[in-house]
Amino acid sequence: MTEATGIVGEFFSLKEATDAELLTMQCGDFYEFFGEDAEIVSDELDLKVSQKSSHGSSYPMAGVPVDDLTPYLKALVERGYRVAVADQYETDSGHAREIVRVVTPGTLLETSDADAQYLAAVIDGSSGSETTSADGDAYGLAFADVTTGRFLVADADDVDEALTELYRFDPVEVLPGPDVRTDDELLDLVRERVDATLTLHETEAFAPKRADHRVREQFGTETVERLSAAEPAVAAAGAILSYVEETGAGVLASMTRIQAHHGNDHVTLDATTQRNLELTETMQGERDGSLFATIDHTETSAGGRLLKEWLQRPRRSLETLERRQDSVAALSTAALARDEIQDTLGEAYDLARLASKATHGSADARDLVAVRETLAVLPRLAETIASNPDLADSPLAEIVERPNREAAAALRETLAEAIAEDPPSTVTQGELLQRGYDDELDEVIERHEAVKEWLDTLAEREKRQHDLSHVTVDRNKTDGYYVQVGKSAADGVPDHYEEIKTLKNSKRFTTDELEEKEREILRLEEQRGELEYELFEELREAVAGRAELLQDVGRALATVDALASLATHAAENRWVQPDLHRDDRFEIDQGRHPVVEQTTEFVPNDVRMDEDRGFLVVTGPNMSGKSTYMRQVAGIVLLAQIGSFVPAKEAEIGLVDGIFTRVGALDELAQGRSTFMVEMSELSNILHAATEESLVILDEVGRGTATYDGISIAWAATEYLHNEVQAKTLFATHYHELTGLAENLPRVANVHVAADERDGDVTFLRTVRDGPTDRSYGIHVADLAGVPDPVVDRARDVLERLREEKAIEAKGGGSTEPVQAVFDLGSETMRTQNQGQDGSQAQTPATTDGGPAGAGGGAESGEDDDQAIDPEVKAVLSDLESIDVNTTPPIELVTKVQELQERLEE
Ligand SMILES: Nc1ncnc2c1ncn2[C@@H]1O[C@H](COP(=O)(O)OP(=O)(O)OP(=O)(O)O)[C@@H](O)[C@H]1O
Repeated sequence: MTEATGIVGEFFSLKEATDAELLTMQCGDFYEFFGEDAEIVSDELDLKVSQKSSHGSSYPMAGVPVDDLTPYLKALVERGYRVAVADQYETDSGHAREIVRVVTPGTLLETSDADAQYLAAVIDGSSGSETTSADGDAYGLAFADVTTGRFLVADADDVDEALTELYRFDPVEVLPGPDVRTDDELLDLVRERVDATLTLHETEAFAPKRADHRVREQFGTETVERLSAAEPAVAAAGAILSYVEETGAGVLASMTRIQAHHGNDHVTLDATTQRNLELTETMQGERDGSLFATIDHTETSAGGRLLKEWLQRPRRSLETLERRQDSVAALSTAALARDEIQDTLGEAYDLARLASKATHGSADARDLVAVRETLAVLPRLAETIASNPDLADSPLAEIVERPNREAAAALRETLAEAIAEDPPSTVTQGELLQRGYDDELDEVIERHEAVKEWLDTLAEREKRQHDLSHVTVDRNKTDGYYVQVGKSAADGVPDHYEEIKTLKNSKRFTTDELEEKEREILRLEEQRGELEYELFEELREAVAGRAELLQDVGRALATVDALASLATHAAENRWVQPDLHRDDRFEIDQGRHPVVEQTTEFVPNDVRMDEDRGFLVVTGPNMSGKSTYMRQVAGIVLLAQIGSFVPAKEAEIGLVDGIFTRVGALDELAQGRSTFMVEMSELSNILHAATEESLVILDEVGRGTATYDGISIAWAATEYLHNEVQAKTLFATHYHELTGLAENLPRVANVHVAADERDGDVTFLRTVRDGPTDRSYGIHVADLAGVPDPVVDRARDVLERLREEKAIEAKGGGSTEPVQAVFDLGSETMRTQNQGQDGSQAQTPATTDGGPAGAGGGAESGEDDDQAIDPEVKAVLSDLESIDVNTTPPIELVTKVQELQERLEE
């Protein structure tokens, strides 16, 4: 790349050896970037670029002081760069450098962000490669958070499930396996759904045997066997371990435990639903206003992380949920004890993160003080819990007893004896450790303190002995230790004073004895610094060796914190403990929306769903509160399935295995998919993935296309959900025609959000009542929104006429006569009307539940018509006739109808 020699040459040859986008190389007290790297860094971080000449050429150079590297690295990594760091070391002939670390988004340790920071690997084991698993799990995933040592593996049956897991863990960096790498469609989806850097790690690291070996080496053979994770997931875990090792993050030792994340223990929440329910951020991408921000009252960042994890991974196990509920119930009544617990938790630091720092060797003495103080929190919590009868009887007691309390106390004791009360953040200059911790150190400290004492009292002694005034003793870099005497007294100094400097008002002297003491104190300072550092490192290693214990204690504290947070929210907002069961029943009395109730005078509403009433068609005017009502149901069920109390007067919740939602898509247009296409692919996902035990929320399905198609799709989807999937469903719609379904489908019931209309004024009551409504008040909303009066008035006229005709407009084809499709509510059939110029009408019956209902009339509409029909149109009609509506899946049906329509238009 260049003929540069010396430092610049060394830089470029290291750069060639790494696949990181940027390299920084230590040169003495600075880390330098050269060439293009210097320019990139200067653009990104506003660093000054200078020129470095080498071999007759000059190269851009930008640098940061060694001690300031961390924030720059962090900033670069957050902008998506992978940065190699080359450290300098001494050789016989001078200095050399080698790459010690590649800092990447997923291996950045220096994060101050409280959120989890997952590195993920995903493997497609279904494509007949070596990683194909025997039991058919198609995708394997692994997730590791190097900042806390958390490590999970997950199996996924198909690509959607794999994407759902990725979205759920929201990794910052993803390592796609060999087959995933060549799957452009999947990579695009990953890019679209997950805001992560994609890194191509060496293919061999994903090889099943090698990966399996690595995982066993790290976590032990028994653990791996107990995991019962499929091969692709283990391979993904192995790839992560290899990557963390290769990037030199040095935290492998903090990864002490591997856990299987079983999708079937968890409620399925696909990526769309997690977004639609605004779990951790609103549709606009803001944290405030999300469900998490609303219910989060945690004191510690680890507690916050855990609560968020609960929300993203609700559970299905009744036992787990009831245990959490019991703790929340106890904590919500024991208000004083809860306050005390939260105050105590306020003193805790992030133990899992501290453990990772210790393993990596980057923890300083203050970090070890934080470990000590946090370890002290556990017994205090245990005491508060034990002394309150309600809490003592709850599962909380077991949570705080679970970690090895003795080992924790012993480690705390060691740290208390070792680390100074208020140590500095630098670890090489002494004053880190307490007296009495180490005999040799005590001796050095004693000698050091003695010389310090001699120096501190020297000025007084000199004053007295030589009768001098204005004497001070000090040190600086150039003069070392000196005695400074005011000018007026400077002539009277004794002979053995040797002048070293004259200042404006004083003179500086030294003496043989002072020089001797100076040498001594420098020697002792160095000795003390080195000895303390050595002892400190031993201590840090001892802490690193107890990473698993620290993670256990950290987990216990986080769990208590998350439970106390749920209790606080429940107590402050009058939430109640839902009665959980495995039946097919929701019975919510005066439910409220958990987020909207915070900012609105909320009108509570009931929800009743059971075996005979599993599908609610929700109608009501625009703006009346249909979406809010349905999201409220989803929110309450979700909260119930994290073990939380819920916003209601009383609630019975039958556990669900998944929550699926389809609501208006706002943000996908930019990605080149039409709104309707997105709507249909979401619907398709739901129809495939939901089960009898799922909760499905559909908001306005079919709205993104022509009315006629829209109703047909909504109708067919309802039938399919009702008959085949049998999921508990809430379906909000403005197609009032759908309310007719209740008469034919036994589990469908109509509810509507009521509005009151008096003298043209509409009042939204926000009350949900049984039965359908047939009014939209859309024009009223248009009026409210400021649409000009002539438009609003004309719209009213048009509506009036449409109502009279009970007609729904449908598109006619090309040169043929305009066609109207009429939905006859009375007979529940669709009829098409061909309007001749003379106004005569040819009517064709077409059933809604099967027979052809296409535009343009049927083939049997009479000879005359037959002759008039264009052969192309005829072909379309015959294709239409050949479709078997009863056996064709809904989405295919829609696609076919669309295709036929397009052909007609042509
Ligand atoms: N039960 C309630 N109590 C108080 N305010 C409510 C209630 N339900 C809904 N709202 C408020 O009413 C407004 C409209 O609600 P929402 O968006 O749910 O209506 P919608 O019927 O789905 O409307 P559209 O059909 O136009 O999509 C929102 O601002 C919401 O906060």
